Amino acid sequence: MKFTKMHGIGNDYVYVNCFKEEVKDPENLSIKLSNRHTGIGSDGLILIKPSTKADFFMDMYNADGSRGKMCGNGIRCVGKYVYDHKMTDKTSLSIETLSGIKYLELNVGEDGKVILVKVNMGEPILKTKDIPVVFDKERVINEPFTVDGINYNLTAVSMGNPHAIVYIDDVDGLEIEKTGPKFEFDSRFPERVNTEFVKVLDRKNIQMRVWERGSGETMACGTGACAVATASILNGYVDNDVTIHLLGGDLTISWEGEGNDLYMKGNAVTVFEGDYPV
Ligand SMILES: N[C@H](CCC[C@H](N)C(=O)O)C(=O)O
Repeated sequence: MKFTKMHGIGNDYVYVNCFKEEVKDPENLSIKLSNRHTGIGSDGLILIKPSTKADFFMDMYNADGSRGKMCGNGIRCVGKYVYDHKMTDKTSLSIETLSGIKYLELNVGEDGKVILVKVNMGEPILKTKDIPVVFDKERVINEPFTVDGINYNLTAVSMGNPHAIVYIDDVDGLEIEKTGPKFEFDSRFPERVNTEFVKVLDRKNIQMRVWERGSGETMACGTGACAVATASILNGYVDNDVTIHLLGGDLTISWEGEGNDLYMKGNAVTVFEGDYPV
């Protein structure tokens, strides 16, 4: 099976062009090829498929084989893949996901290949029932929330996938391997959750690390960065245009507040192509 290894600020996936390849058991394939010792090594698997509703369909799986409904870093790489492989000549694209259709603007470099992608991520989702999170209010904005005996202030946001955002003083020193799973498997998140640990640096800059549902700590999470920007703007900590600093690099997010779509801009990188024995 031919594949392409790509990443968005270090959030790396194996991409398979399902216009040419047939993938029968994506859940188990994602587990196998994500393994960084016995497989290709990645945060998961992304299948590029035909769509009847949009230009293409992005079908995404985490490293544990669970199916993700949206992937911000991944969708930017899908845009790069289809343009660079001449599957389209459009620089404005629509991509169907399990969380609806997203719209991309591709920036093409001097070599004729995509280097940056801007994504309309749609409007952030805030209702507890839609995230989902079990909480006795309609929204979770800066609410007290105790996990593993530690008191946090939680903001919960969905970008088509669930995010728990907590603000802490020492992001670098966080033992995320210990704390991340406590959030991910907390029963108040019936579909599990991606968790962002955040420090606001100033009104235009935020530092974050992420423990991803189904993949553990990743170098970056696009939907997570969008959720963090949403939470920070809602809480009045930052302005409407903000740079999110993640382990793998930066993303720029713009959101004019409720009733508006949120925009994310960042890179998309092709690492190598190969053939995987299936
Ligand atoms: N782990 C996420 C999917 C990948 C999201 C992340 N890699 C991104 O760039 O948005 C979930 O299960 O909802």
